[in-house]
Amino acid sequence: MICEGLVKSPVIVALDYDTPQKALAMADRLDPQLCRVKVGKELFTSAGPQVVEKLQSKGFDVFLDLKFHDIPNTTSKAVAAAAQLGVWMVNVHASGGRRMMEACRNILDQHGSDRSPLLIAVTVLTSMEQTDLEELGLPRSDQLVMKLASLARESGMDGVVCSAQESKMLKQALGSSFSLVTPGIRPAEAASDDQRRIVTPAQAMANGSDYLVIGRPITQAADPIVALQNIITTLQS
Ligand SMILES: O=c1ccn([C@@H]2O[C@H](COP(=O)(O)O)[C@@H](O)[C@H]2O)c(=O)[nH]1
Repeated sequence: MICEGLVKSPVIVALDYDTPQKALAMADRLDPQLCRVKVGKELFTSAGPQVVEKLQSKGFDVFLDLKFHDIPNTTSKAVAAAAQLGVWMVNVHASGGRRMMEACRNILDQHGSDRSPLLIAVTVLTSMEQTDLEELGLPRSDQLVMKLASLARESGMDGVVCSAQESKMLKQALGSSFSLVTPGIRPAEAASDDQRRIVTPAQAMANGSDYLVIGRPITQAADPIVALQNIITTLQS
């Protein structure tokens, strides 16, 4: 357990592991009062909903990061299934469009309770840079992120996934209650790996991010708990 006595940090630790045993072993070293956890495609595909339930039974808020992207009927039913699982946050791709996002909002509102998950839309993956977007015939990342985030807000999303490079722009344009969930977080000395639009933890918070999604800089560190503790410390100064 780390940093006793502190309020929960904005850090969401990405449990990108190939077995539930590895993910749960890491979770046992983390304090659910201080961080949340994220279950993504690798872990969910290998371990299924049971790993989400086990993490929840250990007291963790779980962000189910499956980035649903399909026709409105299919996507909204997947979101409803995630809500049934009791996750804290779930996401879809904003590029699925207004009708898809509205269907997701509606299904949560129809069957909703106080425990409805936060419904978040992915704008432009943090691994993408200008050349990737050009190759797809898409506009500059800041323009595309702004367009997708505005559409997401109009469609009833609670917030977006974006790079913290875009947080200041989005907070100013879309308001403080629209949540900004930012992966691509890298402490100054860390490798960028496959991420491209990266920001340090402290700068991300200064830019207006609400949540920092951090995987490898913590999970692949020599001592993951010290790495997390160091990140939280930089957020307090
Ligand atoms: O645009 C996005 C959306 C999601 N992710 C996810 O966040 C983590 C980041 O892990 P790192 O090891 O810190 O790079 C990972 O699970 C991605 O699937 C993202 O990186 N960018």
